[in-house]
Amino acid sequence: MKIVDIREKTVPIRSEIRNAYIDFSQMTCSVVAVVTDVVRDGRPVVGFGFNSNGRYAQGCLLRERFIPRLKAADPAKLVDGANDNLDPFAIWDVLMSNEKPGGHGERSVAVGVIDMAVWDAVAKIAGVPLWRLLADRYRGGEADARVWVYAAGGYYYPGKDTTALENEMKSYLDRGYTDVKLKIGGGDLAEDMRRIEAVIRVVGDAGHVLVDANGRFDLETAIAYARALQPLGLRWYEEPGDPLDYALQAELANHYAHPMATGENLFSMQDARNLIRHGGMRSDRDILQFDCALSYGLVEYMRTLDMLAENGWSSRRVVPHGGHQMSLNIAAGLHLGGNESYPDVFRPFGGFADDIAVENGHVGLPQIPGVGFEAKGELCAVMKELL
Ligand SMILES: O=C([O-])CC(=O)C(=O)O
Ligand SMILES: [Mg+2]
Repeated sequence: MKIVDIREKTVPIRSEIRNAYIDFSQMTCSVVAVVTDVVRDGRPVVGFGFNSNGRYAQGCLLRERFIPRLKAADPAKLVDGANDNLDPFAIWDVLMSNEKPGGHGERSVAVGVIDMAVWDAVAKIAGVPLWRLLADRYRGGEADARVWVYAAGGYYYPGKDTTALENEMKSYLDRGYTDVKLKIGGGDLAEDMRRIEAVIRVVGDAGHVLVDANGRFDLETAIAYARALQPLGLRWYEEPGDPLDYALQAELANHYAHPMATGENLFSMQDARNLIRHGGMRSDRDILQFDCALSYGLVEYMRTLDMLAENGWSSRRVVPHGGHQMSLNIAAGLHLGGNESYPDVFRPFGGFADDIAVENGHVGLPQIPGVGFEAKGELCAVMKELL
């Protein structure tokens, strides 16, 4: 068995939304197809992958470095003999050959896109959903039947007032979500408190409301927000400061007793380990949001999960960023704590299979082989353009 072609393209996922740090008016995404010579149901197996929002498409790195490297590799070295399938770990080693450690930059995104496509192909070749394959191979066969998901939105948008924010949050509750996230840090503290309080009134319980500052605050501002948020008892306070400012994160733990979340902009096991070593994150309440589609893929994610276990962290404290089906599979198959969901933004890459409804804040998993892209029509149409 071998990979016979790898194709990529850049597609827009732009919109007028804004968080505290960036707007998404120019946002793009790489989509990759890994074509194999394995035939299932009369057709060659093709694995698909894409990157998460927040980092731009990686066409240049894919075309110049990573795809040629994989195409040049001896096909026999990319096969997992024991499982009669492609070997994502061997493929990862080829992708990362002649790459120095550190400085993870954007290459982790390019590798993550290919890794997603490889795992999709592996599960399709095995004829099972990816969550099932992961549970069988790595968790003694036990998968979660349902995964907690929360609705991420509450972006700043031109002309959007509090009523529009309230209506947005109501619509998430109407669609079965129990927990909702809104952006903060794009205005001042007083304005954000009004927005947060409006959302709490809609949801009825601050324990189901999450806020995300997207790394905007310096320590003084992060503490000022912490003091104002503390009496509310929110579900979590996300990415208060720069993602690499571990000292800020650690100091903030002295000022905020409720859960904090961060990690979506840490792109390697080593960066995640630095957060655990130096960021003061509390394993009894805080949440880690590493996103495989930005951080070298699932092969690296498993190293991160192993690192967390060695440091006494339960995988249930991991709730990935990105709202995509790959992380949903990982959540169910490797026993994470849940997954983000973007009901209205980043389409068609955000969101789950078409026929899977959110019920009481949880979703089930698609039963088709692979990640489940073929069960999501709008996304599948974009992917099939590569063929
Ligand atoms: O607005 C963004 O960049 C996305 C984000 O932080 C999240 O989903 O948590
Ligand atoms: Mg975030």
